[in-house]
Amino acid sequence: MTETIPSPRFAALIVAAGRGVRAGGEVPKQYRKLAGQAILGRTTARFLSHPRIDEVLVVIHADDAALYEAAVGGQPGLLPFVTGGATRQESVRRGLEALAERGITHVLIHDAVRPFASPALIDRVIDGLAASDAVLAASPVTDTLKRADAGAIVSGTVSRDNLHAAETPQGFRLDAILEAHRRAASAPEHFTDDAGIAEWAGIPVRLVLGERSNIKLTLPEDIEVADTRLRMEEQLRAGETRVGTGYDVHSFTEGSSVWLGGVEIPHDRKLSGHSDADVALHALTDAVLGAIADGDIGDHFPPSDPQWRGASSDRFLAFAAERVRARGGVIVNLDLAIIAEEPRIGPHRDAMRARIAEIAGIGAGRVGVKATTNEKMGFVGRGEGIAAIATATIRLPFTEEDA
Ligand SMILES: Nc1ccn([C@@H]2O[C@H](COP(=O)(O)OP(=O)(O)OP(=O)(O)O)[C@@H](O)[C@H]2O)c(=O)n1
Ligand SMILES: C[C@](O)(CO)[C@H](O)COP(=O)(O)O
Repeated sequence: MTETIPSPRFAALIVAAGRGVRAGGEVPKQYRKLAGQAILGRTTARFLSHPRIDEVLVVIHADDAALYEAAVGGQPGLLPFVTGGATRQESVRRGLEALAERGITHVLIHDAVRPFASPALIDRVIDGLAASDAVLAASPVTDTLKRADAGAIVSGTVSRDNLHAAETPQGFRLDAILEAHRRAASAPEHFTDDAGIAEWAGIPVRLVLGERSNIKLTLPEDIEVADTRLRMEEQLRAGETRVGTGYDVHSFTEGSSVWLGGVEIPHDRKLSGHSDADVALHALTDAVLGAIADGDIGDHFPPSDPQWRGASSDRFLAFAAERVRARGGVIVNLDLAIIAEEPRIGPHRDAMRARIAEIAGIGAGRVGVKATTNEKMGFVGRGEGIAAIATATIRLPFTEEDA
């Protein structure tokens, strides 16, 4: 009769029964929050959401039931918790015993206080189990290692050749590691990780590449750095604020009106230059394009192209605003300063704000228009032309391309 091989079923066993003495704090470190979410909750979420993990079991300290509920209460799919022991080794063994009758073939043992293990790392450990009964995620040691005596005097340099820093998850065939743990429980040795128990039991342990970011949060500064890292990542995911500036100037020529901010203002001259020479809309267009690092008005609408001769500048600003929307962004505000001795801008300011808002597709409350003279100085002061300076603030989703 042929033996039927059970299809693999993977459990994650997350040990969270430690006291976190080295990290200090009012509650054990696995219940402290990183960017608003408990470390343990972050870790369980990683395994619960992994498509190849069938069951997730957490081992906690007998005093921590309320903390545990607060940390993972909203996460469905966890097995009922198991209480741990005085050492990590004992906590793991109790967890393994609880998994023994659940039809699990393989277990990934993981520290609750390693909340950054990536899905790819979990995959590497699971893949390694196809060829081995024990798989250890580890990173090659990159620092020079020193041995020192109690008085902090270095007594030697330790070669780092072939040295690897052990991480978790560590993956095992469940029956093999359970058996090894049961035997190790009565051995005089104390083991700080489960690969160590496998080695002691004669089970060959295969290395897979760990992740340097998969840090074990051990000391207070580890928790601070992790908190800052997650807060920054969350801010980036929520989007980032960009600012762009634009400047333009056009000279006067013969005519009877000027276009400024999309509004036609009667005047005894007109502005000459690209399109209808609306310096205000040109500066605003460059500000918006600048905020998304998308070139300038001349790149998209070359002045040498006859189709833009005399064209209304509305389309340039509308185009830039559309480029922002196409990237999932929004224009937060536009601010414009017109520098002109004449015509007077004040009477047209509200019309300009309304028109610019309409073209950009934002509320008029997000558009500022100001005007100043140049105090009779320079080309603007001599009445030879009009200049405009604009600023655009934009909110843009973060993309890896922008990193
Ligand atoms: N009796 C223990 C001791 C440790 N752990 C767990 O093992 C992991 C790694 O241990 P470590 O970083 O040493 O945690 P603590 O033992 O809590 O820390 P400390 O030694 O500073 O008290 C942690 O998720 C911890 O909760 C456990 O389940 N049971
Ligand atoms: C299992 C472990 O995370 C491997 O690096 C580590 O040994 C556990 O922490 P401890 O400080 O050694 O208990």
